[in-house]
Amino acid sequence: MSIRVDGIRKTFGGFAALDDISLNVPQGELVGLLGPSGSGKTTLLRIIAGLEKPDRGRVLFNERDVTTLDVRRRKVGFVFQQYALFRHLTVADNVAFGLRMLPRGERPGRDAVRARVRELLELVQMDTMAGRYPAQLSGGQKQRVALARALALEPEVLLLDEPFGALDAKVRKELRRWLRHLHEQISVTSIFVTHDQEEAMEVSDQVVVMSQGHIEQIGSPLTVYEQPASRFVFDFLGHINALEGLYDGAVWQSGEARLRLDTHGACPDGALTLYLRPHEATLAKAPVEHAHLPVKLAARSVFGGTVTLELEPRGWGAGVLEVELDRDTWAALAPGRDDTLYLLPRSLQTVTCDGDLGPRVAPA
Ligand SMILES: Nc1ncnc2c1ncn2[C@@H]1O[C@H](COP(=O)(O)OP(=O)(O)OP(=O)(O)O)[C@@H](O)[C@H]1O
Repeated sequence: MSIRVDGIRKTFGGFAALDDISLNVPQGELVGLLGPSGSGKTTLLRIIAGLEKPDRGRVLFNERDVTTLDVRRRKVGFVFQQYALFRHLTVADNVAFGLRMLPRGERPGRDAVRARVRELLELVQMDTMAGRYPAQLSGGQKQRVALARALALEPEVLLLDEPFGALDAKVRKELRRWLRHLHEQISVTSIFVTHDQEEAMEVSDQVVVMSQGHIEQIGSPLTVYEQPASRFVFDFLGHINALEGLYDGAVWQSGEARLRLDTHGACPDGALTLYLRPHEATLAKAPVEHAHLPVKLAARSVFGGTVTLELEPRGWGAGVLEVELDRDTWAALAPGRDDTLYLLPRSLQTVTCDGDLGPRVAPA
C-alpha cells in the first residue's frame, strides 16, 4: 500500500501544528519522521492513521482518498512507545486478541488463530515465551509482542510512534536492527516517528526531517546527512562546532586563528561562520601553512575505537570544540598536559551572512 499525504494542515486553537505537509511513501518502504519535540511528527502520524482529522488536505492509500475513512477501516497497525499490552492476558492471547475480536463472519477458527499466533511469535522471536504475562517480560520483549499484535490483522500500513523510546540505549540499538530486518521480511509500508537521529538514519529507507510543522527535507539517510537542504537539517543531524570569524576572500580569521580557504567566489568578504563536524578534523603538534587553529585539551572520553576530545581554543573566539579521532591517531599524538595542539579541519560547511548554507569548503 502506498501512502500519499497531500497539502495537510492541522491547527489546534489557532496554532498550526502542521502546515502544508505533502509526502509520498511508496509501497513497502520504511520511512522515519524525524524532528525535535513539538515539530508535528505524532500529529502527522495520527492523521495518517485516521485518529485525527486534518483541517485541510488529503490522505491517500494506493491513491484512494481515505481522509474521512474511519480508523477501523484503514487497515493500519499501530505500535506506541508505551507497550499497552493487556496485563491479564498471556503473550499468545495478547497477539490473538484482535483476531478474536473480529466480527463472526471474518473471525478465523480456533486452530487458524493458534497457527497465526505461533507464526507471528516466531517472526518476532518470542515463540518460547507464548505463555508468559507482560509483567514477566523485559521492555524490548514487550515491544516485540506489541509489534506481533499490530501485525496480527495483516495491516497494509504499519505506524510506529517512538516504538523504542522507553528502552535503554543498548536494547534500542538491537531492536532497531531487528525492526529493519523484520521489515525486509514482511515489507509492509511503515512510518515511524523518532526524535533520535541515529535511529532514523539506521532504520529508514527515507528520512523526513520536520521542524515547526513543516518538512525541511525528505531523502535517503545519506542524502540528508551529506546534502542537507537547510541549516536546520545540518544542525539537527549530529553535533557541530560553529566557528565565527571574518573572511577576506582568501583567509578566514578569528583572533589568533587563521585558515586559508578557497570558497570559489561563493563567500563574499566579511563575517563568515564555518560549521565543523567532530569527525571532519584531526589534530597536530604544529600548525601547517594553511591552518593555524591553536587549541588546548580540556577533556577526553574513549568509547570503542573513537576518542572524543573537548578542546578549548587558545586566543580565538569559539566555544569548546568537539573533535573525534580514532584511538591510533590519538595514541600517536600523545600530547603533554598543557601542550598547544593545532586543529586541522578536512572539510567545513560555510554559513552565509543570511544564515543559509553556503558551499562546503576544504582548507588549502
Ligand atoms: N490535542 C492537541 N491540542 C493542542 N495542541 C496539540 C495537540 N496535539 C498536539 N498539539 C501541539 O502540536 C504541536 C505538535 O505536536 P506533536 O505531538 O505532533 O509533536 P511531535 O513532533 O510528535 O513532538 P514529540 O516528539 O514531543 O512527541 C505541539 O506544539 C503540540 O503542543
